Amino acid sequence: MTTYIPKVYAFSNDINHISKALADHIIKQQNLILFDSISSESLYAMSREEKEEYLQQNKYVIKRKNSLINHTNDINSVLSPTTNSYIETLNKNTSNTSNVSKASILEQPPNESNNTSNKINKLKKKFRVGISGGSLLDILQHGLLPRQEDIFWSLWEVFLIDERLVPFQDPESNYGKSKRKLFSKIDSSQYGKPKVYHIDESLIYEGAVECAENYANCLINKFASRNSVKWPCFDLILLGVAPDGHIGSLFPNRKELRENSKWVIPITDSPVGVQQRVTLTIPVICNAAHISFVVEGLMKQPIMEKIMEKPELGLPSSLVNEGALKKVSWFVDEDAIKGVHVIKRNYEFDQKEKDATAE
Ligand SMILES: O=C1O[C@H](COP(=O)(O)O)[C@@H](O)[C@H](O)[C@H]1O
Repeated sequence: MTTYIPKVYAFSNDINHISKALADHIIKQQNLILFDSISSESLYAMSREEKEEYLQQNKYVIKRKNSLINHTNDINSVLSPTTNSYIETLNKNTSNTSNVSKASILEQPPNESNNTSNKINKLKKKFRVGISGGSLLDILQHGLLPRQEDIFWSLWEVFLIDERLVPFQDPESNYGKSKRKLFSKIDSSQYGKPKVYHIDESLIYEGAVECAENYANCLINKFASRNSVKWPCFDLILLGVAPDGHIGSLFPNRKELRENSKWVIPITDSPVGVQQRVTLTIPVICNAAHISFVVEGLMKQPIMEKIMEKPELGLPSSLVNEGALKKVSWFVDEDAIKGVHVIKRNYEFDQKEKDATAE
């Protein structure tokens, strides 16, 4: 057992506060992936149109790079004239532009074809997020919908972390709720549409084993079609914690917590609610680049006390705290951590949000 203390951001009990911070955190992670060669200062100075132009030019480079492989290593001949002028303009207009270079857009001369598919894959940027169901979806609705100007939905691939085997229109369905609360409310004509992956509804009467196998194949297609990888790597995973301590559909003190080869597993005898479920496993969660737990309400205080003060109990979220260490952060409200011995941090907003709050 490690002695690493999890990062806990605490907020007042007003849902708007935790939602706003979580949305800011998600957008920061999105920007790290989509605009990895642009400093946050430069990004802050760019309009949405300029960001879209940058993203489109990245795509253009992918196509050209693909077709020019083994023919040339002249970066200028691979970049479009508009890409060149765009970077020049950016270099003139922003103070910290050393990060935005042709080399960072085209990462390697194309004739260095060792592991080429890897590089192409890397340039095809998508922001891959795993979300659980439950109360998290209310927070996402509150936080993300007002921030759509900063979100590039069409580059998001969202995967449900777990699902209960009920039709999607059933109030118990996690995908159904995510659609009602969030995805159907996106202004897609202006901001694009995410691709959302979930279990195959037509298989729910076949049972959890079939659904899990099918969903695992869906993940393998997305994460491992070009290279074989042991575990998928999400850019961000967002999880709620139930009062009994379950995360996704991984319940405390059960053998499923020790699963160490499968990406997706069936649950056929859930101790609460819908019995048949499908869930991602602990190693998949721990392999994400960032994992954030979101917990609010007095009802969750007893479980938060156990998670934070008794990691030796091996609750599912404690296994993630331990397995993913610094990659984990907690977004909690005051009620959920009332009297819990934990170091509370203030969340540091991105510049844009800071300015908006100051106005
Ligand atoms: O059963 C489930 O519960 C957890 C926790 O839900 P919450 O409403 O207490 O936050 C949820 O994260 C999971 O996706 C769901 O299937």
